[in-house]
Amino acid sequence: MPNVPTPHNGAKDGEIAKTVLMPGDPLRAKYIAEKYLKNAVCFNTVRNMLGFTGTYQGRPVSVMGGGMGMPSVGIYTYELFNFYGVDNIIRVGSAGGIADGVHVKDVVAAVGACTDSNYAAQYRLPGTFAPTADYGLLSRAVENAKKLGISAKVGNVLSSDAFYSDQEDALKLWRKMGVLAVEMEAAALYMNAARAGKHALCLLTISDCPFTGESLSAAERETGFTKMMELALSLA
Ligand SMILES: O=P(O)(O)O[C@H]1O[C@H](CO)[C@@H](O)[C@H]1O
Ligand SMILES: O=c1cc[nH]c(=O)[nH]1
Repeated sequence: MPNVPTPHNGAKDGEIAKTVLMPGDPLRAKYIAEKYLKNAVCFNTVRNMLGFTGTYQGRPVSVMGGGMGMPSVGIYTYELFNFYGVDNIIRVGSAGGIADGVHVKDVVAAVGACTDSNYAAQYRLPGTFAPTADYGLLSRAVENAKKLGISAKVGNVLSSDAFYSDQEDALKLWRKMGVLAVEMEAAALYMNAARAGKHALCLLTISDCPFTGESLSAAERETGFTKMMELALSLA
Protein backbone atom coordinates (compact mmCIF):
# COMPACT_ATOMS: atom_id res chain seq x y z
CA MET A 1 0.00 0.00 0.00
CA PRO A 2 1.67 3.27 -1.06
CA ASN A 3 -0.26 5.32 1.53
CA VAL A 4 0.93 3.48 4.66
CA PRO A 5 2.19 4.23 7.24
CA THR A 6 0.17 7.45 7.37
CA PRO A 7 0.78 10.67 9.32
CA HIS A 8 -1.60 9.29 11.98
CA ASN A 9 -1.03 5.54 11.94
CA GLY A 10 2.37 3.82 12.13
CA ALA A 11 1.09 0.38 11.07
CA LYS A 12 2.66 -1.28 8.06
CA ASP A 13 0.67 -3.10 5.39
CA GLY A 14 -0.79 -6.34 6.80
CA GLU A 15 -0.49 -5.37 10.47
CA ILE A 16 -4.19 -4.54 10.92
CA ALA A 17 -6.96 -7.18 10.84
CA LYS A 18 -10.03 -6.96 8.57
CA THR A 19 -12.21 -6.20 11.62
CA VAL A 20 -11.32 -3.32 13.96
CA LEU A 21 -13.02 -2.45 17.25
CA MET A 22 -12.80 1.29 17.88
CA PRO A 23 -13.42 2.95 21.25
CA GLY A 24 -12.87 6.71 21.45
CA ASP A 25 -10.37 6.28 24.27
CA PRO A 26 -7.00 4.70 23.34
CA LEU A 27 -6.68 3.38 26.91
CA ARG A 28 -9.93 1.49 26.40
CA ALA A 29 -8.31 -0.01 23.28
CA LYS A 30 -5.33 -1.12 25.39
CA TYR A 31 -7.66 -2.54 28.03
CA ILE A 32 -9.59 -4.57 25.41
CA ALA A 33 -6.33 -5.86 23.87
CA GLU A 34 -4.91 -6.89 27.25
CA LYS A 35 -8.13 -8.45 28.55
CA TYR A 36 -9.38 -10.25 25.44
CA LEU A 37 -6.76 -10.64 22.68
CA LYS A 38 -4.16 -13.39 22.47
CA ASN A 39 -0.66 -12.43 21.28
CA ALA A 40 -1.66 -8.76 20.95
CA VAL A 41 0.95 -6.60 19.20
CA CYS A 42 0.83 -2.81 19.30
CA PHE A 43 0.83 -1.38 15.76
CA ASN A 44 0.38 2.31 16.52
CA THR A 45 1.65 4.80 19.07
CA VAL A 46 1.43 7.96 16.95
CA ARG A 47 -0.27 10.64 19.09
CA ASN A 48 -0.77 7.86 21.69
CA MET A 49 -3.73 6.65 19.61
CA LEU A 50 -2.92 3.08 20.54
CA GLY A 51 -3.78 0.23 18.18
CA PHE A 52 -3.30 -3.53 18.67
CA THR A 53 -3.78 -6.69 16.61
CA GLY A 54 -4.22 -10.14 18.13
CA THR A 55 -6.68 -13.01 18.00
CA TYR A 56 -10.01 -13.58 19.72
CA GLN A 57 -11.22 -17.18 19.82
CA GLY A 58 -8.70 -17.90 17.07
CA ARG A 59 -9.84 -15.10 14.74
CA PRO A 60 -7.65 -12.06 13.95
CA VAL A 61 -9.00 -8.77 15.27
CA SER A 62 -7.62 -5.29 15.85
CA VAL A 63 -8.61 -2.64 18.33
CA MET A 64 -7.65 1.02 18.02
CA GLY A 65 -8.69 4.31 19.63
CA GLY A 66 -10.47 6.80 17.40
CA GLY A 67 -10.44 9.93 19.54
CA MET A 68 -13.34 12.22 20.30
CA GLY A 69 -15.54 13.79 17.67
CA MET A 70 -16.15 13.32 13.97
CA PRO A 71 -12.99 14.95 12.57
CA SER A 72 -10.86 12.58 14.65
CA VAL A 73 -12.77 9.38 13.98
CA GLY A 74 -13.14 10.50 10.37
CA ILE A 75 -9.35 10.46 9.89
CA TYR A 76 -8.70 7.09 11.53
CA THR A 77 -11.61 5.26 9.91
CA TYR A 78 -10.88 6.76 6.46
CA GLU A 79 -7.32 5.47 6.63
CA LEU A 80 -8.35 2.05 7.94
CA PHE A 81 -10.98 1.53 5.23
CA ASN A 82 -9.13 3.08 2.30
CA PHE A 83 -5.41 2.50 3.02
CA TYR A 84 -5.29 -0.57 5.30
CA GLY A 85 -7.93 -2.74 3.61
CA VAL A 86 -10.11 -2.96 6.74
CA ASP A 87 -13.62 -4.29 5.98
CA ASN A 88 -15.47 -3.83 9.29
CA ILE A 89 -15.21 -1.15 11.97
CA ILE A 90 -17.23 -1.58 15.14
CA ARG A 91 -17.30 1.45 17.37
CA VAL A 92 -17.48 0.59 21.08
CA GLY A 93 -18.28 3.91 22.71
CA SER A 94 -19.90 5.61 25.65
CA ALA A 95 -23.02 7.73 25.26
CA GLY A 96 -25.53 9.81 27.12
CA GLY A 97 -28.94 8.16 27.43
CA ILE A 98 -31.73 10.53 26.45
CA ALA A 99 -34.87 8.44 25.79
CA ASP A 100 -37.12 7.37 28.65
CA GLY A 101 -36.16 3.86 29.75
CA VAL A 102 -32.48 4.19 28.76
CA HIS A 103 -30.23 3.93 31.84
CA VAL A 104 -26.50 3.80 32.69
CA LYS A 105 -24.81 0.52 31.70
CA ASP A 106 -27.47 -0.19 29.02
CA VAL A 107 -26.07 -1.35 25.68
CA VAL A 108 -27.37 0.44 22.59
CA ALA A 109 -26.87 -0.60 18.95
CA ALA A 110 -27.19 2.38 16.60
CA VAL A 111 -29.36 1.59 13.56
CA GLY A 112 -28.99 5.17 12.41
CA ALA A 113 -26.98 8.21 13.43
CA CYS A 114 -28.70 11.60 13.23
CA THR A 115 -26.23 14.46 13.34
CA ASP A 116 -25.84 18.20 13.78
CA SER A 117 -22.49 17.99 11.95
CA ASN A 118 -21.72 19.19 8.45
CA TYR A 119 -19.58 16.10 7.65
CA ALA A 120 -21.85 15.04 4.76
CA ALA A 121 -21.37 18.36 2.94
CA GLN A 122 -18.17 16.99 1.38
CA TYR A 123 -20.25 14.53 -0.70
CA ARG A 124 -22.28 17.36 -2.32
CA LEU A 125 -25.45 15.26 -2.37
CA PRO A 126 -28.67 16.75 -3.72
CA GLY A 127 -30.42 16.00 -0.39
CA THR A 128 -29.82 14.69 3.13
CA PHE A 129 -27.84 11.48 3.67
CA ALA A 130 -29.12 9.02 6.33
CA PRO A 131 -26.07 7.43 8.00
CA THR A 132 -26.97 3.82 8.89
CA ALA A 133 -25.31 0.73 10.34
CA ASP A 134 -24.35 -2.17 8.12
CA TYR A 135 -27.37 -4.49 8.24
CA GLY A 136 -25.26 -7.66 8.32
CA LEU A 137 -23.26 -6.49 11.34
CA LEU A 138 -26.35 -5.13 13.07
CA SER A 139 -28.46 -8.25 12.60
CA ARG A 140 -25.59 -10.46 13.84
CA ALA A 141 -25.16 -8.14 16.83
CA VAL A 142 -28.85 -8.54 17.70
CA GLU A 143 -28.64 -12.37 17.36
CA ASN A 144 -25.39 -12.58 19.35
CA ALA A 145 -26.72 -10.28 22.08
CA LYS A 146 -29.57 -12.76 22.64
CA LYS A 147 -27.11 -15.68 22.80
CA LEU A 148 -24.88 -13.78 25.28
CA GLY A 149 -27.84 -12.75 27.44
CA ILE A 150 -27.35 -9.04 26.70
CA SER A 151 -30.51 -6.99 26.31
CA ALA A 152 -29.35 -4.46 23.71
CA LYS A 153 -31.60 -1.53 22.83
CA VAL A 154 -31.63 -0.98 19.07
CA GLY A 155 -32.51 2.41 17.60
CA ASN A 156 -31.48 5.84 16.44
CA VAL A 157 -28.72 7.87 18.10
CA LEU A 158 -27.45 11.43 17.76
CA SER A 159 -23.84 12.14 16.77
CA SER A 160 -23.25 15.65 18.03
CA ASP A 161 -20.35 18.04 17.36
CA ALA A 162 -20.82 19.62 20.80
CA PHE A 163 -20.38 17.83 24.11
CA TYR A 164 -21.03 21.15 25.88
CA SER A 165 -23.81 22.73 23.83
CA ASP A 166 -25.04 26.29 24.19
CA GLN A 167 -28.42 25.11 22.92
CA GLU A 168 -30.02 23.89 26.12
CA ASP A 169 -33.13 22.38 24.55
CA ALA A 170 -31.40 20.46 21.74
CA LEU A 171 -31.50 17.06 23.41
CA LYS A 172 -35.17 17.47 24.30
CA LEU A 173 -35.93 17.99 20.61
CA TRP A 174 -34.00 14.85 19.57
CA ARG A 175 -35.71 12.91 22.35
CA LYS A 176 -39.11 13.89 20.88
CA MET A 177 -37.97 12.12 17.67
CA GLY A 178 -37.32 8.87 19.55
CA VAL A 179 -33.53 9.19 19.59
CA LEU A 180 -32.13 6.87 22.27
CA ALA A 181 -28.71 8.34 23.05
CA VAL A 182 -26.15 11.03 22.23
CA GLU A 183 -22.51 10.46 21.31
CA MET A 184 -20.05 12.13 18.93
CA GLU A 185 -18.74 9.82 16.17
CA ALA A 186 -21.17 7.27 14.70
CA ALA A 187 -22.43 9.46 11.83
CA ALA A 188 -18.92 10.06 10.43
CA LEU A 189 -18.05 6.37 10.83
CA TYR A 190 -21.21 5.36 8.95
CA MET A 191 -20.57 7.91 6.20
CA ASN A 192 -16.95 6.83 5.71
CA ALA A 193 -18.07 3.20 5.55
CA ALA A 194 -20.78 4.01 2.99
CA ARG A 195 -18.41 6.02 0.80
CA ALA A 196 -15.75 3.28 0.93
CA GLY A 197 -18.28 0.45 0.34
CA LYS A 198 -17.33 -1.09 3.71
CA HIS A 199 -19.18 -2.12 6.89
CA ALA A 200 -19.67 -0.29 10.18
CA LEU A 201 -21.63 -0.61 13.38
CA CYS A 202 -21.76 1.57 16.47
CA LEU A 203 -22.34 -0.12 19.83
CA LEU A 204 -22.64 2.11 22.87
CA THR A 205 -22.81 1.75 26.63
CA ILE A 206 -24.72 4.45 28.44
CA SER A 207 -22.33 6.33 30.74
CA ASP A 208 -24.68 9.08 31.93
CA CYS A 209 -28.22 10.35 31.52
CA PRO A 210 -28.37 14.14 31.19
CA PHE A 211 -32.08 14.31 32.08
CA THR A 212 -31.88 12.22 35.26
CA GLY A 213 -28.32 12.90 36.45
CA GLU A 214 -27.32 9.17 36.46
CA SER A 215 -23.56 8.87 35.75
CA LEU A 216 -20.58 6.44 35.72
CA SER A 217 -17.05 7.42 36.85
CA ALA A 218 -14.12 7.84 34.39
CA ALA A 219 -12.67 4.51 35.65
CA GLU A 220 -15.99 2.72 35.02
CA ARG A 221 -16.05 4.24 31.52
CA GLU A 222 -12.54 2.91 30.79
CA THR A 223 -13.08 -0.65 31.98
CA GLY A 224 -16.74 -1.22 32.82
CA PHE A 225 -18.13 -1.90 29.40
CA THR A 226 -17.49 -5.64 29.21
CA LYS A 227 -20.90 -6.67 27.82
CA MET A 228 -20.51 -4.32 24.86
CA MET A 229 -16.89 -5.39 24.30
CA GLU A 230 -17.80 -9.09 24.29
CA LEU A 231 -20.69 -8.43 21.92
CA ALA A 232 -18.40 -6.51 19.55
CA LEU A 233 -15.73 -9.23 19.70
CA SER A 234 -18.35 -11.86 18.88
CA LEU A 235 -18.75 -10.14 15.48
CA ALA A 236 -15.07 -10.39 14.50
O1 LIG B 1 -16.35 6.97 25.04
P1 LIG B 1 -16.16 7.44 23.63
O2 LIG B 1 -16.04 6.30 22.67
O3 LIG B 1 -15.02 8.44 23.48
O4 LIG B 1 -17.53 8.20 23.23
C1 LIG B 1 -18.11 9.32 23.88
O5 LIG B 1 -17.29 9.92 24.87
C2 LIG B 1 -16.69 11.14 24.39
C3 LIG B 1 -17.21 12.31 25.20
O6 LIG B 1 -16.97 12.12 26.55
C4 LIG B 1 -17.09 11.24 22.92
O7 LIG B 1 -16.09 10.68 22.12
C5 LIG B 1 -18.38 10.45 22.90
O8 LIG B 1 -18.77 9.97 21.64
O1 LIG C 1 -21.09 12.31 23.81
C1 LIG C 1 -21.48 11.99 24.93
C2 LIG C 1 -20.99 10.88 25.63
C3 LIG C 1 -21.47 10.60 26.87
N1 LIG C 1 -22.42 11.38 27.38
C4 LIG C 1 -22.92 12.45 26.74
O2 LIG C 1 -23.79 13.16 27.24
N2 LIG C 1 -22.43 12.74 25.52
